[in-house]
Amino acid sequence: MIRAYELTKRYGGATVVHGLDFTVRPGTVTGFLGPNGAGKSTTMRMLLGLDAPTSGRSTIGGRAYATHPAPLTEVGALLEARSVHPGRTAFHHLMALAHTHGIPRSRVEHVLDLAGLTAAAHKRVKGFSLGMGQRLGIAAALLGDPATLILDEPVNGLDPEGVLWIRTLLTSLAAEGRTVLVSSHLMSEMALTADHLVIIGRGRLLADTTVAELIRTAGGASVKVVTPQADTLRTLLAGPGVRITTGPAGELTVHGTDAAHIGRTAAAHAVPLAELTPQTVSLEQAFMDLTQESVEYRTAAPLTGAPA
Ligand SMILES: Nc1ncnc2c1ncn2[C@@H]1O[C@H](COP(=O)(O)OP(=O)(O)OP(=O)(O)O)[C@@H](O)[C@H]1O
Repeated sequence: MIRAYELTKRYGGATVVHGLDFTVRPGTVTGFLGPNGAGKSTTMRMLLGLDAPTSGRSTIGGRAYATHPAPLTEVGALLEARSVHPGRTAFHHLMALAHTHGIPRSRVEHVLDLAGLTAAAHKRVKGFSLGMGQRLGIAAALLGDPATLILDEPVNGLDPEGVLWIRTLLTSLAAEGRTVLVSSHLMSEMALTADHLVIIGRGRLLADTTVAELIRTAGGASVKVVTPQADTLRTLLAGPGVRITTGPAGELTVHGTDAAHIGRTAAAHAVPLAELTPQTVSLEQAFMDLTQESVEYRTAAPLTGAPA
């Protein structure tokens, strides 16, 4: 379990992490989400004892990271900056790490295999692509078979096969009961990988929730119905908990019931349907709504209309 207690980091006059309080539980993948510059890397660095908080504290497995006697076997971490000697091979890089913790060569070979790097194990790291570097970083994080993993943007630079690999890997590591915290600025990626989300913007906690709950609070699922008898269907569907909005050309958006019920009701009363489409709110939209006040680097709105 990872706990952050009122974590705060100030650089000069700027507070980049602001009283962050959250818990990351074992057995699920927790996505740490926020726009560029939100403070994700800074928070992760504080969790790992690489940056000292201005105030607040954090624990991993009940104690501060720095007090773990053999940190590699407790916490595996991948941070954005690469810290591999470019002249070393992948194998030698991992062996050097393994030596510091008495980890056997067989484990090095195992993690190289897990990361799909066996064929490249004896190539120098300076010749690695961004994706191969990420794979090596993940192999290093897994080296000590840790109970907790903290990975900063692990899909960065990975090709589609690599993205799928990391998703499957993280899910299976969590299923083994490990605590997995993984950062991203992409909601679409996290929606596929994480069960739980800790969302921050400008260093502040915006949401600590599940993917399913985020969909619900963002407006929940609805059903789009198109019928030439919109008024009739509207009356037939009205009931407790059902909310219906009317659009143009016989379009209804129905909240609070499902497509099967609407279809049955329409059929029972011979109301013809031109369309019956279940809709889920776009998580991307929910994320943008949540973080719109806290986006650090905003793209200018597209120009519309004819040039002056
Ligand atoms: N060493 C530092 N000195 C001064 N400011 C810093 C330092 N490190 C980070 N910052 C600032 O803190 C803020 C948060 O940065 P951080 O890298 O933690 O964000 P992030 O959420 O990881 O962003 P990204 O998704 O772009 O990686 C940024 O405004 C950044 O400029």
